[in-house]
Amino acid sequence: MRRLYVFDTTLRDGEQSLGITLNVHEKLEIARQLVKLGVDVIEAGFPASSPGDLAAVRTLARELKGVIVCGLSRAVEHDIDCCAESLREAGYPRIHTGIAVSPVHMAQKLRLSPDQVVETAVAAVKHAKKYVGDVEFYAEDAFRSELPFLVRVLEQVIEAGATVVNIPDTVGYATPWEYAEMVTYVMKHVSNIDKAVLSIHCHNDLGMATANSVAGIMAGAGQVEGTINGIGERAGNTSLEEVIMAIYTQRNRHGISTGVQTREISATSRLVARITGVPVPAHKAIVGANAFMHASGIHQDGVLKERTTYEIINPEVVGVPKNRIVLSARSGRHAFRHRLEELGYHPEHDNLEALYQSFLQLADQKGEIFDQDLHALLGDSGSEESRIMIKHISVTTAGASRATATVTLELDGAAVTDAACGNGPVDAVFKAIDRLVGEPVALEDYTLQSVSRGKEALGEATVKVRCADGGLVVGRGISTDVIEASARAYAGALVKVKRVAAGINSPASVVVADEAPVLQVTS
Ligand SMILES: CC(=O)SCCNC(=O)CCNC(=O)[C@H](O)C(C)(C)COP(=O)(O)OP(=O)(O)OC[C@H]1O[C@@H](n2cnc3c(N)ncnc32)[C@H](O)[C@@H]1OP(=O)(O)O
Ligand SMILES: CC(C)C(=O)C(=O)O
Ligand SMILES: [Mg+2]
Repeated sequence: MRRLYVFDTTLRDGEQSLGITLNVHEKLEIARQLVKLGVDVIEAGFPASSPGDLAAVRTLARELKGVIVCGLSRAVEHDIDCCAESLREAGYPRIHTGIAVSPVHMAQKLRLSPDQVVETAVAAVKHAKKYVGDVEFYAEDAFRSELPFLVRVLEQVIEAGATVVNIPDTVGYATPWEYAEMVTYVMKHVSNIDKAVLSIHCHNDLGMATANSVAGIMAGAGQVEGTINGIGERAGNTSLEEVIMAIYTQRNRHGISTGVQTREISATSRLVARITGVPVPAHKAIVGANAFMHASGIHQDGVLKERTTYEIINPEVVGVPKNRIVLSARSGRHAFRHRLEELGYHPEHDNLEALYQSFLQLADQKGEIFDQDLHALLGDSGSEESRIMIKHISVTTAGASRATATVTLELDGAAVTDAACGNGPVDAVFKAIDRLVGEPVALEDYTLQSVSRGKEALGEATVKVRCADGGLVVGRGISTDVIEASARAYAGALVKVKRVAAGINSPASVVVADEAPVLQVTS
C-alpha cells in the first residue's frame, strides 16, 4: 500500500471562510479532535496575520503531540520569522511558505517578473530552513501557471531545501483529468522531485475539489490538503472526509492508505460545524444528516435485504451508529412492516394491508412518519366491519365562540349529513355527530395533545363520554388537523357506545374518507 499524507488546513484555509474567526480555545478543541482523527499535519494558522493568531499557533504547537504543526507565511522574511517564533515549542514544526506563480498573479498582484518570483521563492525557503528542517513550499495558483515555469520554480525550491512542494488549484479552475495531468507533468519533469513530497491543494469553485484531489492522488501525489466539511475561502476547500473515504472505499483497487481513524470522521465534522457555526448541508457526502438515510421504498427494501445494495460505506466506519430507514409516502410494505416489527407489532397479512393504506394516507398529509405516529396508527385502526367513516366536515365560525358544523358520516353503509351550532368549532362538530349517531351521552372530558414531532405533527384528541347506563367510554382520534382528530375521537366513542348497546364486541374505529376533502373551515 502507498501511504498518503493528510494535511488538514481547517484552522487556516478553513478559517478563511467568510464569517469565521476562531480563538485559541476553539482552535485547540478542533486540533485535539484532528489528532484523534489521525491527520498527519495540522496547519494551525497564519501567525503573521495577527497577534491572536500567532498566540494560537504557539499554543497548538506546544500542546499537540505526535503531529506536525504548521504555520503559513508569504515569501516574506517577517512572516517566516512569525511562523518560526510560533512553532518554537512544536515537536514536529513545519513552515509553509510560498508565492504565486501564475502570469496574472505575478504581473497584477505581486508586480514581479518571473525571475524575481523564483528569486523570492528560493530566498524564502532558505530563510525558513534556518529555523526548521521541514519546509513546505506552495506555488500559489499553480494550475494557471505555465508548466515549464512551474517546473523551474519547483526544482529550485527543492534545491533550496523544500521537503514538500504544493501545487494548488487556488481558484478551483481545474477539471479532474487536467489536474491529474499537471501532477503527472510535475512528477515527470521536475528532475529532483524524488527529494520532496508532492502535495495537492484544491478549491471548490466549480464543485470539483474532491474529484480533482482524488485525480491528483491517483496520478501520484503524496500529500492531500483540505478541510473538514470543506469549509474555506469562497466556495471552500477539498472536503478531507470525502477524499479520505474515497481512498478508503477504493483501497483494494488502488492500493493507497492513510493514517486516518475513519470512525472519528462524524465526531470531527460535528465539532467543526458547532464551533465554526457553519452547518453541514443534509445531503453532503459522508457527513450530511441524510448520508446514511434511505427514503424510498425500493431502496429501503434493498437495504433491508442486503445493506450493500444501496450503501457503499458502512456508516459505523465513519462513526455513525447505523443507517436509518425513513418512513414516508414513498416507503413500501417491506419497510413499513420492518419498522412495525422493530416496534414489537406483528400484524396479520390482511390487517397489515389496511394499516399500510392508513399509513399512506397519513404520510401524504404529514411527510415523514415517526414511531409515535405508528403507535398512534396501530391504536387507531380496527377491522373493516367495525368502522364508521367521516366523509366530510365543514365548519363556519362567527367570532371567537360561535360556530356551525356540517358533518357527513357513512354509518351502517349509508351517508348521512346533519348540522349543529356550538361554542366553537369542536363543540359544533360534536353536536352534529350527536345528532347523526343518536346515542344519549354526556361529554365528561376532552383533551388534545401533540403526539409526534415536526410542523405537521399529529394531534391526539381523547374524549370520555358517559353513557345512559352510567358507564364511561373513551374515544381517541389522531390527525394532523385538530378538528378532524376531535371528530374522530368523539365519533369513535359514540360508535363504541352504539356497538356495546347492540352487543357487538369487536373494537370500533373511525376512518376518514380519502376521496373527498374532509375538512373545510370558513370564518
Ligand atoms: C491563497 C491563500 O489562501 S493565501 C493566504 C491568505 N491568507 C491571508 O491573507 C492571511 C491574512 N492576511 C493578513 O493578515 C494580511 O493580508 C497580511 C498580514 C498577510 C499582509 O498584510 P499587509 O502587509 O497589510 O498587505 P495586504 O494584505 O494588504 O497585501 C498583500 C501584500 O503581500 C503581497 N503578497 C501576496 N502574497 C505574497 C506572497 N506569497 N509572497 C510575498 N508577497 C506576497 C502582495 O503583493 C501585497 O504586496 P504589496 O503591499 O507590495 O502590494
Ligand atoms: C496558500 C496556499 C496553500 C493556498 O491556500 C492556495 O493556493 O489555495
Ligand atoms: Mg487555499
